[in-house]
Order: sequence, then C-alpha cells, then structure tokens
Amino acid sequence: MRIALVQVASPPTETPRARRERVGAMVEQARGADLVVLPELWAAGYFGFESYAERAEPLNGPTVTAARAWARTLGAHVHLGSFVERDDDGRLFNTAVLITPDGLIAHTYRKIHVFGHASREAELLTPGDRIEVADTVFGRLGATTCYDLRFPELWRDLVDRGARIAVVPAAWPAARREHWQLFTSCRAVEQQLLVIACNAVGVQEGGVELGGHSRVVDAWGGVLVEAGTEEGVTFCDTDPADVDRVRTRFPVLADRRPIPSFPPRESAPDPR
Ligand SMILES: O=C(O)CCC(=O)C(=O)O
Repeated sequence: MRIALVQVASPPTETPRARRERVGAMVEQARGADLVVLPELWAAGYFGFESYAERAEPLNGPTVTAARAWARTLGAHVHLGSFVERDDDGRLFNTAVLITPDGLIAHTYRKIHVFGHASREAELLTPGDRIEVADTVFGRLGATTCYDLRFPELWRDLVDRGARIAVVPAAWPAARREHWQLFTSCRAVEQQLLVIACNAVGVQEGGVELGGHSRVVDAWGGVLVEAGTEEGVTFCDTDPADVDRVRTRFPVLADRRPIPSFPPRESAPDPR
C-alpha cells in the first residue's frame, strides 16, 4: 500500500477556487499512491472562523466534488481531510470524507471533539455524534480529526468496531507539535492501529502557525515517515497486514478486562 500525505497551507488571502486548483495540482503529484490524504479544513482554512458560514458546503459541494474527480483521475482512494459541511437544517460540521477510486463516498465522519481553546470551532460547529468504519481494500478504516487525538476512548471505540487503520486529518498548531508526535505514536501503540496523520502547514488567520510533520505510524509504534514543515507530498509504503501480525504477536487487546468504576461515574469530581 502506497500512501501519499499532502501537506497543504491555507493562506488567508487565497480564494476558495484558487486554493482548490492549487491543491488539485499538488494531489496530481501524488500519482502512484493507493491512498492520498489531506489535512483538516484546508479549503476554508481551520483558523478562518469568520468565513466558515460563507464557505460551508453540502456533501455535493465544490470541495467534495473536486476530490471525487481527483480520485477518479488518479485511480486512487482520496481521503480529502475534512471540510465545513452544511446540512439540510443549516448546521455546520467538520466532516472528514473518504472517496474510492471510482469517485464514490466510502466513509464520512463528523468531528466529535470540536476544539474551543483559542479556537471558535466549538462555538460555530456542531459536534458529530456517530462513529463509523468502512471496509476498504486496505482493511477496516475509521477516521478521527485533530483534537480527537486527545480522547483515547474514541479510539478504543474504533478498535471495538474492528478498525485496523485510522486516518487523522489535522490543523494542529506548531506550538504543540510535541503533543502531535506523542499522541499519533501513542494511539498507534495503545490501539494497535496503522495511524495515517496529515497536518496542515503555513500561517493562517490570527497568525497561527500550523505544525506540519504529517506522519504514518505503524501498529508497533514505528514512525514509517514524517514530513517537515513545508507544503508538499510525502510518500510511505507499508503493508496494512502488519497490524494483524502485531496484534497476533503481542495480543494486548485480547487481555482487556472490565474496569470497575470508582468513584461511580455519576459522582466523579469535575477535573477542572
Ligand atoms: O489539541 C490540540 O492541541 C490541537 C487541536 C486542534 O487544533 C484542532 O482540533 O483543530
């Protein structure tokens, strides 16, 4: 399996159409990959909160339509990262989408843990309330988006649903890059998954610098590839069956035990 991580910048002055065309040309450089992965909210720009409403689109809007065409042209799966989705009731979501080489939507995931620290995402977007996995030629796959990396219970749920691969689109700031590296490695080892994590780069609204360092981490914790802080395409070759080999050789997941809850959850103190 050849993976291409497409690290994208979203400069505030660029128009949506110009960005789609520029990113489309970058995706073209990923030709030969089986799975092409992009970051979180690259079309709107994660920190472009003022434009979320204006740039929100339905699932058949310009961003997903462009990504479906890229998938067909490359004959590859394209995980478009995520985009600001507007549903029929006018609610906005941070929605990740996987597209097959035929241009069909194989999987969507609306980010559950919307981010509210020096971020207006939690104010503007509705959190998702569903976790789903998709059966692909690479194995069963799920997605979690950026801040979701900090919530291992979501990841364990993916494992319980049979996921072998987790794709993580992100707009993770450079200021917390060590956390990004730590959590992507940690989730891979703890959940025994192949983690494919694609981050944004560049400086966005408010002067926030995104951290790059998109990476692929195998189920043993090996960092198979790690990009730098520039825009561009980074390739990684791996065998997704390695996940099963790790789970068989070191069957931690089979050793799980029911955990008695103390104090009872309803009387647990507020940790803040
Ligand atoms: O958790 C973090 O430090 C970054 C989260 C974030 O930027 C996001 O969810 O978009």
